Amino acid sequence: MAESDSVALPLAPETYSDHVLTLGKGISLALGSDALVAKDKDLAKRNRTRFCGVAIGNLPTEIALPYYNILWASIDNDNELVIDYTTEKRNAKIRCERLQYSLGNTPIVPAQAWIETLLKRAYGQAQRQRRAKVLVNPHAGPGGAVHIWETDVRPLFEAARMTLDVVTTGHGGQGTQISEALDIDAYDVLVVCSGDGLAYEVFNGFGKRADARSALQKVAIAHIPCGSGNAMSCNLNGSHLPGPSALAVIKGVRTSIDLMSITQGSRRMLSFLSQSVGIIAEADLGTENMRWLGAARFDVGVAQRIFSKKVYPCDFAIKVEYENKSEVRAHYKRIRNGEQGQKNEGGESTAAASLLTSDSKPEAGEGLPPLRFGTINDEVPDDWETTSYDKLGNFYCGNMAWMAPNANFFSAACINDGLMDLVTNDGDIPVRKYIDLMTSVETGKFFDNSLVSYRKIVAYRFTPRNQIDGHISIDGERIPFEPFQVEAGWELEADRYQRLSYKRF
Ligand SMILES: Nc1ncnc2c1ncn2[C@@H]1O[C@H](COP(=O)(O)OP(=O)(O)OP(=O)(O)O)[C@@H](O)[C@H]1O
Repeated sequence: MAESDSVALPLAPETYSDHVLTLGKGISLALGSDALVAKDKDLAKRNRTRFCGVAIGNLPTEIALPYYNILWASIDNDNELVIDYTTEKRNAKIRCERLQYSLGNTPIVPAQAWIETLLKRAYGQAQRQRRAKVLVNPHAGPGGAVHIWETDVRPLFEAARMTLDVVTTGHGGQGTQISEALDIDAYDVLVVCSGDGLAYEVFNGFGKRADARSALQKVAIAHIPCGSGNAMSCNLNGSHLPGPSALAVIKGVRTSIDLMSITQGSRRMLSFLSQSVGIIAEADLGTENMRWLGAARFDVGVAQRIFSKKVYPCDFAIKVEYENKSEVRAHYKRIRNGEQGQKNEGGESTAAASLLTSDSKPEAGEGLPPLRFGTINDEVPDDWETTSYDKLGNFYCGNMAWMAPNANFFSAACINDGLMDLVTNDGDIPVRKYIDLMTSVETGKFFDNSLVSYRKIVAYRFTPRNQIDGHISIDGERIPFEPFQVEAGWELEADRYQRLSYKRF
């Protein structure tokens, strides 16, 4: 039996059941397996399939509203049942709609029980009515973030009865300041309406706090895509579009992700997405003057570097976990299938947990955990593999699969397996092959390309050589062109709302 077991039902069974609310005038609302089924001729008529404005097909008697699209339901002061839900319009725009019915003689108690059942199905494990701090960067991407927030996102959040505290950022660095000082008991989620750069600021703001670990575990960080690449949203919302992403943030279930720890000079930073040196870093950071092109600036930047055959001499040292593609593929499949053996009882990857000593495990509530491999200023550990490259073309390390909607660079990435995926390729590849290599990112064949080296690693140190200046990108943000060291921070987890998981192999 369903949730209304304990509720006295004064009406005849045909008027009210656990799953059907009968509202008079031939209208009834039934809780189906995946959707709310509304038997309402007028509503069905309004939602009839149309072609060039002309209604086609038989006149339906009912319509189904998927639970995922139901935002809220309640009884208002006029004894009306109100159900807010979303529909998808052209161009993947998501818009709010409302059903409104007088309850008439339907008693309030069973109607409320029915609403509770509806909301349980609509939200599942997702938290309802989240309290959100929202940061909107008016200069993100091509510059439409404020409009996106007001028209595509805010109406959905309000219809889901979220509590909103909105700040339009006025300068760079404000994301860090706000998250560093945030009252973490007052919010469930911090929503970033920007590109990935503002999310990077927010992670690092949390990382600076004395209670960094609590902050990162307590307040989820969510992304509404308003930049050019929007990798975070592609990976965690399953969309690079604002409307579907807003719905994913409302309906998503909290998911832990690994954060990577970086040291450079005397600084320690957090990275949630990727680090790159070479063609990808330059295609991103070296094309700021082409911002007006939107996401196309990356493609232009890559093409420019392929034709100039640019190489990036460097040394790097790596602590490798899985050396070749077949090992990587096997690991990915094990994680995907949820096989035991990869994760220990605490849900930690055994690869990462083996690096942990009980002395180094921090208590929840502390600041960032200590680094396991020291900093860039320490000796490279003996068991790291060291390599010198004269003609490196691309050094790209990541923790999530998609770096942009059309760029699945890290096909084997698992967001909380305690490992980082490292992709490298030479820079002196013939132009034709290099173009094929880069376009294979879009067709999903990048991983299998023989020119690509793909490893899963625990930590690395990167040292540029014979170059006066260049680009190093951390989550799309520039850091000085100096040696840096990174370790997979399996202990550093931030909660996000994730809707989809991808099958990549
Ligand atoms: N009002 C503002 N004026 C200037 N810079 C800002 C402002 N608000 C935020 N920023 C800065 O803008 C930078 C860019 O942010 P973000 O990456 O989120 O957008 P984007 O660069 O447009 O996106 P993408 O990297 O996808 O192109 C961040 O580093 C942030 O500090």
